[in-house]
Amino acid sequence: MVRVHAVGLRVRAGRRMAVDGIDLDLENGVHGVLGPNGAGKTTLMRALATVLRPASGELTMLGTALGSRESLRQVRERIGYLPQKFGYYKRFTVREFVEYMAWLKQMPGVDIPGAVERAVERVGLGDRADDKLSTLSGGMVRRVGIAQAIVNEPAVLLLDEPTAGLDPAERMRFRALLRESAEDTCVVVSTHLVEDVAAGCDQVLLMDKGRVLFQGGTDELAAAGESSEVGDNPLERGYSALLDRAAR
Ligand SMILES: Nc1ncnc2c1ncn2[C@@H]1O[C@H](COP(=O)(O)OP(=O)(O)OP(=O)(O)O)[C@@H](O)[C@H]1O
Repeated sequence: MVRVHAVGLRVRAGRRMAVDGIDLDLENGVHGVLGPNGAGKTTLMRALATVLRPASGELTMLGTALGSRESLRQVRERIGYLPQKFGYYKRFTVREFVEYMAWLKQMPGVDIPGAVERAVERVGLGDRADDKLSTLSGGMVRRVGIAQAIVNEPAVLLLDEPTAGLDPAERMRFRALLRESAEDTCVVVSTHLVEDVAAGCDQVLLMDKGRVLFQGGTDELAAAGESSEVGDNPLERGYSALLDRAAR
């Protein structure tokens, strides 16, 4: 089932057309959005999260074409989003913050306490649920961000640079969580770390200058490289080769 469908999608960031003509068909699974700084990853994620309205093109999420206020409301209830810069109230406890976000997503009140408990457990913060956010490490706050994104068991989960600030053990736990979620969720993860893609993603979307340079499996990305390319492993060499070819 196609969860995210885009044709000729163009999205502005300020004056620049940061996403400049992208076609997408994403099903359940983990999709890594990879690309150098400024490629347009965050702008694409913001458009999928319905934060930015496309300048032109078609965008359908969960079978609903985005446009009317009603369509946005319907879709927002079924997506989870961790922005790159995620704002929070330091005085909230972990539980209060995730509850508040569940409420903003218009979850039914009776479902909220159980859903919050599950989300906080899944990110490994069960024993910190009553601690204030101001007392947590940066990596733990990132995990709270992931908890708020998954609390409504979204059908599309959008995570912008979710592994920034996570230590190696946290990264491994996070990848396991993605794998678990991917069975019945379309997970889109933006990163500039090729290793995140290698370890956790089924499909890769390589972006540069607002366009998609490559879309396919991690093995196909690896196959695009040659031994003369820059990179420590086949995936990095594939990544460099595709960016080099596009620059020529
Ligand atoms: N608010 C803005 N005003 C003007 N230009 C912007 C704005 N936001 C982004 N841009 C520009 O749009 C382009 C794409 O930015 P975007 O943040 O989507 O890229 P990115 O791939 O997420 O980069 P990074 O890996 O550095 O986060 C960049 O050239 C950036 O400078």
